[in-house]
Amino acid sequence: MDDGESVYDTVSSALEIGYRHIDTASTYRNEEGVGRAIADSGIPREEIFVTTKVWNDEQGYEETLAAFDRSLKRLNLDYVDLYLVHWPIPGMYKDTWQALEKIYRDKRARAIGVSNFHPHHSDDLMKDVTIKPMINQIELHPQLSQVEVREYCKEHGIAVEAWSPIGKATYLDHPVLKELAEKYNRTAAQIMIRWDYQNDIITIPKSVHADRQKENADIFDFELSNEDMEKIESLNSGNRLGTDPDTVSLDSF
Ligand SMILES: NC(=O)C1=CN([C@@H]2O[C@H](COP(=O)(O)OP(=O)(O)OC[C@H]3O[C@@H](n4cnc5c(N)ncnc54)[C@H](OP(=O)(O)O)[C@@H]3O)[C@@H](O)[C@H]2O)C=CC1
Ligand SMILES: O=C(O)C(=O)[C@@H](O)[C@H](O)C(=O)CO
Repeated sequence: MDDGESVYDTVSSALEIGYRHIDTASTYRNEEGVGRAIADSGIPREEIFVTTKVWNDEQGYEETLAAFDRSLKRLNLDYVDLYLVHWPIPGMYKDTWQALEKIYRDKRARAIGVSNFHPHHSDDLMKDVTIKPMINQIELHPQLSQVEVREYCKEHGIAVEAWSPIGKATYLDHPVLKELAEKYNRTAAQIMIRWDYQNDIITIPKSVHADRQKENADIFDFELSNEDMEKIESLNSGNRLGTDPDTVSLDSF
């Protein structure tokens, strides 16, 4: 979603509904609108959790420090809550990480992490770090349940965050999700988001519609049984909707 009124209105409505975590990125070109919506919301800064990310062509030590300054300026903030390396660009993510460590030590990011890192990327990165990644934001939804990355992160004390948590709404009519939606008197989107919540996965569903924003946040008053959690887990088919991190290079996207 580009900058301008659409992102301003979307973030304003989410904040009004009760959302307190906003996920943006330098490459989304909407940090200014996000910042304006936060400023105009009247909500104390410390109650809102803002994530942004360094884009691929901004990676490298000095480049990342400069990119972070630009992001903060666009957001009109003096710190972010979480700063992420957006993709593991070969040959660059280690220098990038050194910049994130500095930003963290300078208290300009309250937490630092990675995105789209397979376990082998994290292993490689962690050979040379002082501060290890606190979070890994990955594509994760019932058809791409990312068992291996989740196990790796658990073992290393890294929180897991799901992007495209409702599979970009491409399989809301899946029979198993429909059956569970009927059983719990919820929607398929709510079933998927609740599945994340019960798995301790941080989740960031996106909608530009206030009614869907409300729907997606309304998942705290029901509980999926263990059997149904497993039923959802069994939908894993490796259906990747985005790019495989192993194929990404500086020229991707
Ligand atoms: N780190 C990374 O590399 C990536 C991070 N992300 C982050 O993850 C966020 C979410 O991922 P995204 O790819 O948008 O996918 P989502 O799984 O959140 O799906 C978003 C899509 O679902 C629709 N939708 C949302 N809620 C409902 C609902 N209740 N019923 C029906 N349709 C619904 C939205 O349409 P509408 O808006 O019209 O309601 C939109 O088309 C992004 O906004 C971004 O911040 C995303 C991709 C990569
Ligand atoms: O949305 C993201 O966070 C991504 O990393 C990609 O979807 C990326 O922005 C892209 O596909 C650009 O064309």
